[in-house]
Amino acid sequence: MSEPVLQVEGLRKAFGGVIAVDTVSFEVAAGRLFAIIGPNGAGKSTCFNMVGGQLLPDAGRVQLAGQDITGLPPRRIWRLGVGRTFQVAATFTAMTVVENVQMAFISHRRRLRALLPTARKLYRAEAMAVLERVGMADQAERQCGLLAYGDIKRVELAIALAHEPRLLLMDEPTAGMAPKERIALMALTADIVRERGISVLFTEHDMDVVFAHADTLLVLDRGRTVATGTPDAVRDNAEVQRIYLGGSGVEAAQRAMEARA
Ligand SMILES: Nc1ncnc2c1ncn2[C@@H]1O[C@H](COP(=O)(O)OP(=O)(O)OP(=O)(O)O)[C@@H](O)[C@H]1O
Repeated sequence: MSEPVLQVEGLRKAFGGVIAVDTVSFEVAAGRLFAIIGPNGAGKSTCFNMVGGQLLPDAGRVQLAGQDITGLPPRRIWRLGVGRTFQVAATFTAMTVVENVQMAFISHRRRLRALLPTARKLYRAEAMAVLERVGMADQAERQCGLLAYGDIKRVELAIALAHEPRLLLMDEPTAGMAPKERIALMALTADIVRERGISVLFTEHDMDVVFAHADTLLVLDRGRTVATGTPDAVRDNAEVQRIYLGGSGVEAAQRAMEARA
């Protein structure tokens, strides 16, 4: 088997007396979608932030394609090929859609010192190609600040792709969206990352989204690993059902599995 893109070993983080993440280990294979789920306060964001470099672990190790990135600053980790999208979409609202994506290409390819008049043309074709892929080419000349929320999320995905990541961290990518839009955005994301061989680590509260698209799940509860495995295995795990999913969650998982079959 090929080397995992992301390898997390014995990660631990406490805030005062609260152990937010308690000796958690997992691996994300190339081109796979890996979801971290769990109830509120389970430690999902803390885990995520230790992988992305926003938080320093108390113990444990994070490796990207075999390279130790534990404790590196977020910018270094980003430079090594870890992209990130956030719960609150982050675009330059005064710039157009295509300019936002061009900026991402310029920054990724280290052309920030390019003279402004030429910057307008730089990577325009590449930016348009990415916008085409996320279904936003027809809105390329609109100001980002005027877009509908679901469209901003697609621009954010285009920006993340412009950085040509090997691993994409997505923190509740569908937060704030209507259920139908959520499924569509995650289906689009899954198609694109699979065709490009990008690995995805995501956190998500919507079980329909998780069970329809994750290849592997890690279930956390109060910082501890409750279960890890395929959606089938996790759905059937008695402790997961008891601790996390509850009745309605199991039904949602069942529906999502049936829809995928
Ligand atoms: N900066 C912090 N200072 C103190 N406690 C924190 C901090 N960040 C997280 N915690 C605590 O650590 C635990 C895990 O929090 P975390 O945000 O990682 O959970 P989560 O699974 O992402 O929750 P949610 O689904 O609500 O976002 C919680 O008990 C939380 O209160």
